[in-house]
Amino acid sequence: MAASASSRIFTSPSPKKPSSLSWTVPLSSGFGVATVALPRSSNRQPRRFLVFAMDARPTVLVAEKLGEAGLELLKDFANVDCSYNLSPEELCTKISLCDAMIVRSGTKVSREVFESSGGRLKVVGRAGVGIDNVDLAAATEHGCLVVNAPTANTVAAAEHGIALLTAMARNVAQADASVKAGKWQRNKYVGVSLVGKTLAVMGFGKACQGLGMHVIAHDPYAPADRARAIGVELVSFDEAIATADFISLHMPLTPATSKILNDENFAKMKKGVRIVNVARGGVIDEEALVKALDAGIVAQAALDVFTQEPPPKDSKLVQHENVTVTPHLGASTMEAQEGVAIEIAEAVVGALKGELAATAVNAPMVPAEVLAELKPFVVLAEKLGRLAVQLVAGGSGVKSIKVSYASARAPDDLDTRLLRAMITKGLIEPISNVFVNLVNADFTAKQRGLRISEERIVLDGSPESPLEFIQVQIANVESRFASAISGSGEIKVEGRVKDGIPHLTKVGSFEVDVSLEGSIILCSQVDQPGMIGKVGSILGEEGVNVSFMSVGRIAPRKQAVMAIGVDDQPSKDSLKRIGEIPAIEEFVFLKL
Ligand SMILES: NC(=O)c1ccc[n+]([C@@H]2O[C@H](COP(=O)([O-])OP(=O)(O)OC[C@H]3O[C@@H](n4cnc5c(N)ncnc54)[C@H](O)[C@@H]3O)[C@@H](O)[C@H]2O)c1
Ligand SMILES: O=C(O)[C@H](O)COP(=O)(O)O
Repeated sequence: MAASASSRIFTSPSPKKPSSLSWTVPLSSGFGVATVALPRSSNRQPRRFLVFAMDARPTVLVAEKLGEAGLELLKDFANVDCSYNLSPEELCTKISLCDAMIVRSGTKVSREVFESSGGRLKVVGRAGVGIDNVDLAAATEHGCLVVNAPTANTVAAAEHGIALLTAMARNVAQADASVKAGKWQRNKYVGVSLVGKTLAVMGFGKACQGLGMHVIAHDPYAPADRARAIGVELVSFDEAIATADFISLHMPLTPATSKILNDENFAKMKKGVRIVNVARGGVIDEEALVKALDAGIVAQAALDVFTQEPPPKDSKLVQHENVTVTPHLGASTMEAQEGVAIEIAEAVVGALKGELAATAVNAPMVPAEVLAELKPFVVLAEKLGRLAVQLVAGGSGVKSIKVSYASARAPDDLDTRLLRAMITKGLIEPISNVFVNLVNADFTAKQRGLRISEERIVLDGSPESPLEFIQVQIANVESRFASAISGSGEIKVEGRVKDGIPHLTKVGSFEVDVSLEGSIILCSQVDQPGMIGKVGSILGEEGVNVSFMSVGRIAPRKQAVMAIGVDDQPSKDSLKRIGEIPAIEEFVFLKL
């Protein structure tokens, strides 16, 4: 048996309970679950039930124009509120009534929007590629999934880039305006040819297409073999800007690409370079571009995107005679808009149903086949987390948790992010009023100062099942049930999946076997006859159904732990009577 360990340090958002009906996605079993939040003053636990059991439909705010086919898909599942051109204040007011929102690039989904949602907003869908208008950190902190539509407008954007490139080279827009103004200036609008020129594509993603030119590309993250396969040479940033006759920008706006074309970099370019930007305005320092145009370093620019959209009317850049502009039209073809509408509607509806999104931007993407296999272990993981934390004595601050996954699979063959998120959910939800899901699990753990380390226990044997067992250990705490402390001093629970059903198989050093359904009573006593009967008859008198019973002992007539699964919660009186059975040294009732 070999083991390797890695630890991640995590820390809590100020707990916020939704003030009304809210959706929690994605959840343990992959089902969508609705969480009915009680008023803040209530001490009762929120109740959860399957989406499909609900008569209330979720509400989706469509904040920018979306293709009809996408709207139809949404309407089959949700109440759809199409409200365009909302002011930031109007958006913040409306959002508390919405479970999901769909935007394009024209809506800022700021931290205030997530804060104003009161926890109800669970999915933001971006009907397009760029998610720079969505505050991803705030979305994650509020447990809100962000999905985009990364493929459907790619061709449209590439086509627009080519349109701008050729139109710029041949002064189409300027010449058009001149003819319409009654002039005939054939000498003024002599263009440049593209043939034989070098085009530098900055950002070798989906939008990059060749034009029969000598194409070089710069992309720090693109695989060189993919570029080579289509005859494109990947070069450094400096080489790209220094050798290009045309530079076409296709990278996302990130802290690293913000104003990447600036005074310093314009100075490195070939005099007379021409620039096309269908990516994001913010990747160019627009003041520097005006200077470079005036100085003749940049002969022409064709811009579809701007730092501020729409740009100010008196923008020197827009008004520059060597600049061709379009109003962010890259994705605006009939076909692309129908495509993104369907892509984003499917992603948003899927996320509201609790399916894991293939285009999630701020949560792990788990392929459907992996999810199907892991499903019972996902339930096991959450329940082990719930059990472990309820075994901690009040006043012991939980800080350090070790999770061990025992599997015969190769370490790379088991993605534990989903399991870790569900253990975190199980650990945190019983002791707080924070709702934890796959999106915010790591963040929430980090905020609460939980250190969760993960360890793989590599087993010999058949790797048919993804996991043999999961162990959760909490170190440096006292337990309400001393027998749950293992030989090495941690609270320890271990579970396995049997016939698709999660079972608790170890508590401290004691082997037990009880299915993790309903609730559990753990009793510790010196092994002796009649104990199961005594506890069983107290529960039976009250009509509490016992689903499972199991005794784990060190040796006959020595210390033992009895685990009893019950379908319903016994009354306080019954629990008191169990505690009064003379042979029982300690007992604990644990809710699953
Ligand atoms: N004008 C429009 O209407 C329109 C339409 C679609 C896409 N876009 C924008 O175009 C851009 C590209 O879209 P895409 O679909 O090709 O995205 P993509 O994610 O497929 O490609 C982006 C590429 O940029 C690369 N990149 C990241 N940082 C870089 C850096 N510092 N230097 C160079 N390359 C870097 C990435 O590795 C990736 O390969 C995005 O900004 C997107 O928002 C605009
Ligand atoms: O990133 C994108 O997908 C494009 O910029 C398109 O933006 P739009 O949906 O606002 O046209």
